[in-house]
Amino acid sequence: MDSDTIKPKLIIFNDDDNDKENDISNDIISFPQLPIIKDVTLDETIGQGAFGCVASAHSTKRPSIMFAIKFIHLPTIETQGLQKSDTFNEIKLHMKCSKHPNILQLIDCRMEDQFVCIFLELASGGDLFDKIEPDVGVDTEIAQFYFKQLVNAIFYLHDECGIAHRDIKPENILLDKDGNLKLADFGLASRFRRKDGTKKVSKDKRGSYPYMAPEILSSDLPLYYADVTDVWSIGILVFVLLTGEIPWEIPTREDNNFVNFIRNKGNLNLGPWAKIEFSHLNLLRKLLQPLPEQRVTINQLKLHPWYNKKIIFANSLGLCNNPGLLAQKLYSNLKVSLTDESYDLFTQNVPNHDNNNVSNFASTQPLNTDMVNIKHDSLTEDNILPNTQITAFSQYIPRTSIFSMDSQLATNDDDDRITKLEKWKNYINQDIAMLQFNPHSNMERYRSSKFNPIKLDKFYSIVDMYLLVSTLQKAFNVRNIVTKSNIVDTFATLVDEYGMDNVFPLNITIKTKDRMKSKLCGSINITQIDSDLKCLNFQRKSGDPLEWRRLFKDITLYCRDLIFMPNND
Ligand SMILES: Nc1ncnc2c1ncn2[C@@H]1O[C@H](COP(=O)(O)OP(=O)(O)OP(=O)(O)O)[C@@H](O)[C@H]1O
Repeated sequence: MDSDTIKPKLIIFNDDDNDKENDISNDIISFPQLPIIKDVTLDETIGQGAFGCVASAHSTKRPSIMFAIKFIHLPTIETQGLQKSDTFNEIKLHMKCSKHPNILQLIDCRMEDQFVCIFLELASGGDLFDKIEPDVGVDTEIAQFYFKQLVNAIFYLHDECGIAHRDIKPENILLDKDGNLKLADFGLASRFRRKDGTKKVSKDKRGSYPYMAPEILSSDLPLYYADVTDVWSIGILVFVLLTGEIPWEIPTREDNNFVNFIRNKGNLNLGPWAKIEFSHLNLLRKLLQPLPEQRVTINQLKLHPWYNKKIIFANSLGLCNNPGLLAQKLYSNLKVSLTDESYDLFTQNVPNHDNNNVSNFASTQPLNTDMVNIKHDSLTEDNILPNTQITAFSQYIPRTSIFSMDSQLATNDDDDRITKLEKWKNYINQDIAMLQFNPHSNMERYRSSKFNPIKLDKFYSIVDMYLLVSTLQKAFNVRNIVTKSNIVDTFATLVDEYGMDNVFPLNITIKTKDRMKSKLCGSINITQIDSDLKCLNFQRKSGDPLEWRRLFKDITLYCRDLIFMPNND
C-alpha cells in the first residue's frame, strides 16, 4: 500500500534546448541497469538529475545505516559536451567542505561500471522547495531560521574552505530528518581563494539566471568575486522564502522587474515586493546591493538582527530542537484552494473545454515544444513508447463527486464497497498531504507526524480511469499545454494491450514551458493503491519548482470533483 515506492530506474529527459522533434520519446534516455554495489541494498529512487539518479540505500549488513547514492552515468556526461573532470572536481570540492552541520555530507565515492557512485548523507526531510508555497512563501520565523543556517553554511564554505558555492537556490537545499538545512550540489562550486590567501577573480558565467548576481551577466567578459555573488544569491533565496516568487527572471537590462528595482534603488512597493514587511526590506537591500563592493559581507550578516533573532524551535547554534513545531509551521502555508472562485478564475478564459487543442489561458501561449504523453511504466525502461492508436476513445463521462458516490453506494446496499470506501478513507487520512485540501485542517497533525519528506504534490481518486485521464487531458488544454496525441486514446491502447488491472503504474510525462518561458518537465505518476483507489503523484524532473507546484495546483483544481477527499478532522 505504499504509493510512493518506485523501483530504482533511470529515465531522463534530454534538456537539449533545440526541441527539434516534437516528440517526448526523443527526450528520454535509458541507461544500463544501475550497478550492483557490494554490501549495499538500494531502496527507492528519490530523485533524478541530468546525468543520473539518486537512490536511498542502506548497508546490507547493518540496515540501520542509511544513506543516499547519487549515480552519475559518465558516458551521458560526455554526450552532453561536459568533461568527466567536472564531476571529479565537484566531488573533490564537496568532500573538502563536508564537515558542517548545514552542508550535505559526502561520505564516499566509488566507480562501478560506467557510473560514479557518490555516497551522501540521506537528507530524509526532502527538498526545501517542496515546502515553499508559490505566491505565499513561508512564515517569517521559518525564513529567519533557514537564513541563519544558510549563512552559517556559506560562512564555513568561504572562511574555512575558500570555496564559493555559486548555485544557491531552493533546488539545492535539502533538509534532514529534523528539518535542518543541508546545502547540496557542488556542481558549480569553485575555489576563490589561493593558498597565499589572496582572492581569485572569476570570469565565467555560471549559475541559474534568477539567482545570479548582476556582475556575472553585466558584460561579455565579466570579472567578479565568486564569494560576493553567493551573498547576492542568499538575498534572492530570502526573497523567494518571503514571497513564494522570484523577483526577476534575469538581473539584466532586458528584464523590466530588475530595471525597476535598480531605478528605484531597491525601494519597491509593487508586486511581490509589497508582500514584504518594511523591516525585512532592510536586509534585502543589503543583500541585493547591485554594486558588489557595497554588498553586505558574510561577516556583517552575522551581526544582523535576522541572524540573531531567537527562534523558538532552534538551539543557540541555530539547529532545530523541535521538529514537530517546525513541520507544523512549514506545512501550514501549503494549501490547495478548490473553491468555485479559484475554479472560475482558472477556467474563465476557456472557450470550449471539449476541444482538445484550443485554449486561451491568459498567462501563457501554446508552445510548439509542449508535450504530454502517457505511458506504461514498464515501457520506459526500454525506451519504447506506445505509438499505435487502436481505438478512438473520447467518451465524456459526467462529473461524479465522492459524496454522490457515497450515497449511491449506501442505497445500493453494497456492504463490501462501503467497507472498502472506509478502508480507503482511513488510508488517505494517514497521508498528511491530504491536509492541504482542507482549509480548516488541524495543523497539530503536522506536529505529531514530526518532520518528514512528504511530497505534497499529489491527490487520490477512486473514479473510473477513463474519466480521470479525459479530465486530465482537458485540464492540460485549459492550462494551455498542448498534448500531441489524445492521451485518452493512448490510454485505451495500453488497456487493450495490458488489461486495466495491469496498466499501472502509468506515467503521464509533461514537457512544457512555464510563465517565464523556461522549460518545465516532469510527470504524473499514477499508481493503483487498491482496486479503484489511485494516487496521482506530480513529480518534477526539471524547471522551477514553484512553477511545478503552480501547475500541480491548476490541474488539481480542474480535477477537483474527482479527488477522493479525506474525512474532515
Ligand atoms: N542526499 C540526498 N538525500 C535525499 N535526497 C536527495 C539527496 N541528493 C539528492 N536528492 C534528491 O534527488 C534530487 C535530484 O538530485 P540531484 O543532485 O541529482 O539533482 P540535480 O540538482 O537536478 O542534479 P544535477 O544538477 O547534478 O543534474 C534532489 O532534488 C533531491 O530530491
